[in-house]
Amino acid sequence: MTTHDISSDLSRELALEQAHVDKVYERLAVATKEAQRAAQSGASHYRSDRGDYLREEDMTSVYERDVFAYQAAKRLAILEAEHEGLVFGRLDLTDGDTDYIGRIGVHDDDYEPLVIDWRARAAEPFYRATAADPMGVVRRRVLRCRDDRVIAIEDDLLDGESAPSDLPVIGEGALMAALTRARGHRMRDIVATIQGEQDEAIRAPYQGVTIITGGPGTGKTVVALHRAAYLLYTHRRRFEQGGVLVVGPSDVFMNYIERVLPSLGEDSVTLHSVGTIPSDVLPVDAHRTDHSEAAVIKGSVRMVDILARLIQVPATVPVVGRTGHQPKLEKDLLLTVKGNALRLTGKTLLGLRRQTLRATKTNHARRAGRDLMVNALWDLMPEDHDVEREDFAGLVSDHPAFLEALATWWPTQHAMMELRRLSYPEVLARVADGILSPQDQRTLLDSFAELGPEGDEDWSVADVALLDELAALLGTPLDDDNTEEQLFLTAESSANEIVTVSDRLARERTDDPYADRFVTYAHVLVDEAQDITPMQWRMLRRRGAQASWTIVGDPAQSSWPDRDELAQEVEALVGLGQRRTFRMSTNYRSPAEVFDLAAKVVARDFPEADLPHAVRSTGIAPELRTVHRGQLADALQEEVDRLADQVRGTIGVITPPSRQFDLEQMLAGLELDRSVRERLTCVTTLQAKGLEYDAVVVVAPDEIVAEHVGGTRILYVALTRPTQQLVTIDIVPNGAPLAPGAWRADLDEYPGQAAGGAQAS
Ligand SMILES: Nc1ncnc2c1ncn2[C@@H]1O[C@H](COP(=O)(O)OP(=O)(O)OP(=O)(O)O)[C@@H](O)[C@H]1O
Repeated sequence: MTTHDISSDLSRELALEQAHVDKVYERLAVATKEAQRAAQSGASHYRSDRGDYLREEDMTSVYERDVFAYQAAKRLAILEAEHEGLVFGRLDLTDGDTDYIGRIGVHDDDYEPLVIDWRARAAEPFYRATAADPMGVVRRRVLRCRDDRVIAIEDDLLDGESAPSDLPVIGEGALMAALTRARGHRMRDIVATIQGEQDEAIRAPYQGVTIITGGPGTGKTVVALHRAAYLLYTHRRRFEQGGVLVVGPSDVFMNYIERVLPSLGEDSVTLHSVGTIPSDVLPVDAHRTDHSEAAVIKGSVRMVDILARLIQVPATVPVVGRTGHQPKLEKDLLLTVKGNALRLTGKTLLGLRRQTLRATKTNHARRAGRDLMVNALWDLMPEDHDVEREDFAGLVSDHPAFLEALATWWPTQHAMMELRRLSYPEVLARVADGILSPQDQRTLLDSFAELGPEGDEDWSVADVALLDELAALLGTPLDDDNTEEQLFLTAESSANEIVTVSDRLARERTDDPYADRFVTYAHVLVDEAQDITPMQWRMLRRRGAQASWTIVGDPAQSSWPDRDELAQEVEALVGLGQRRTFRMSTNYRSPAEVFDLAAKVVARDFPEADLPHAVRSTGIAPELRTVHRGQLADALQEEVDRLADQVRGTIGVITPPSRQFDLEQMLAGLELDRSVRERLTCVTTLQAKGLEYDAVVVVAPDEIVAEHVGGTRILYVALTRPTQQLVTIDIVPNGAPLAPGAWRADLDEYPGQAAGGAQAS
């Protein structure tokens, strides 16, 4: 075929596809108008006479309004969302039919599909068909659009035998085109190029636990997000009402992924970084990370016993440890009832408290404790008294001494105040005795020293799982003024708010003051699950007691040393329920040259690492530099200048935590154009988890290994972030010989994969 033939083929095909896309947008404009009309009439259908808040009696009317306006509003939101590439695929079938695939389904006036939603069963062959099993597809076509213009076409011929002889086949593959595109600061959806093994995980049944594993860059995150969109499409009632929670490691990560679901037309999913999960029961929102030794201790399941001991005795009462320490008992309760002097000793009161706590959560024990105290005092009355039993409770329970004893022995305990008590060496020593070594206790105390002033604590991400555990152990305070739920409505109720109200009413409202307030979800999707500590798993399970789960992770990228404890937690979660595992085998992110180096590094210390096959090769080997300390700024200037020229997208500088501040200063001092600065980010490896940059500079790899208990596995995370180019910079003291870092020792002896995308051995 001549050049002319190819280009005329292409322009003819582009024009053909453009005609169909135009038809879709016309139909969409009509549908948007219809939805606008329906949403407006829905909103006027119900108006609250209260305007500011909503209580139970309003629920029915709100529900009606919801039902009426919800569908229209939702549809409108979907239609109005920016849908770059609304139509992205076309299937030419053996029977001569043609199907178009897109982000949402669109019908014409006769209800004939103009576009099939990518999640519909009819769209499955678009992702699953191969030359070996064409599933009735002759040609698969991917359309690339900018706004509403078709700008490129990529074809795969799947069934040459059934294809008409004049069927044009254009382009060299949509996947490669997508993978080589420059990366921005937000993750993009992959709806046009989902691969077969990914599609299987996306469309797996919702029940039980679905585990998605695989090495770095295999699409685990993006696949899991498409799965969330698929579940909402296929079981909308169940999951929109029940809620879907997506959990990731950090805020940076949540910002990175936040556009994916809306671009797929889904905005009813709750996204939380792991430090913000307990915001449903506690006013906490943690972003600070502890040093990794402290985080490991705080994440360990050993903390459960420590916290249980901690709350056994309120702050005003000496802590009873297992050391045989004799508690100094609070003073006796002395009061006079109708001339009869009654005395309950501190020892008796302690006994009553223990008896109550055996059956009741601490914050719910007060009522039972009060009754026991009244009974005990009644038993002390002399035989010849003239007080009726039913009057007795009234006589004692308003007595100041009785009220003081009640407040002393049954104070309302708050999770935050309780955890703060652990920062006192004498308290920690008593409750952690026999559970944590003295060294571990010192590590914990050091980390609590960073909490800041009492009452205004800067809780860490690891702390919030402890706070959540305490909230569960203590129970909701009964005297809390907030026991009655009030849901605030803004005067101008927007479409989104309508959904929120019904969701919140359904999921949060409770009439039982004893019930826990944890917001629960019907599906919980946990990303970077290898880093979820046992304590964090417990926190998550409180949100998903009845949920189905998608768990995504790669043990080779774990931040923790004790992976057995972690495995046990996941086992506990799965229990006897259904479980299915999908392994992603292809690395779509890093070129083979970069991944080869990273794979060797991890295989040396962690031979069982699951090494994927890198699908791309750039021909550019990583640059491994060694510089004297005093030359670091110059080296960074050189590398950032060079990389900014060679890649079009983002540049990430990955630093050990101890250097982050200095390095940020150093980068701020570089001479860079504003446009380059906007592409440049400086992050620690933990912050870079799950993220990617076109070019990556890893600073001081040996220090990254040394500063994390995950060691080499954390360096592996850093080395696998680039989509194009990798530079490492080892730093040696000024004047010392320029020897490469220890992390580079013996790499030749370890398996990686040959540059060019060969399968890892
Ligand atoms: N089928 C696909 N088509 C286009 N791009 C893809 C495809 N699958 C994955 N990618 C891209 O590969 C990159 C890596 O994906 P993702 O971040 O989901 O991998 P991951 O397995 O979660 O990685 P890590 O374990 O390192 O966090 C992303 O840029 C993603 O968009």
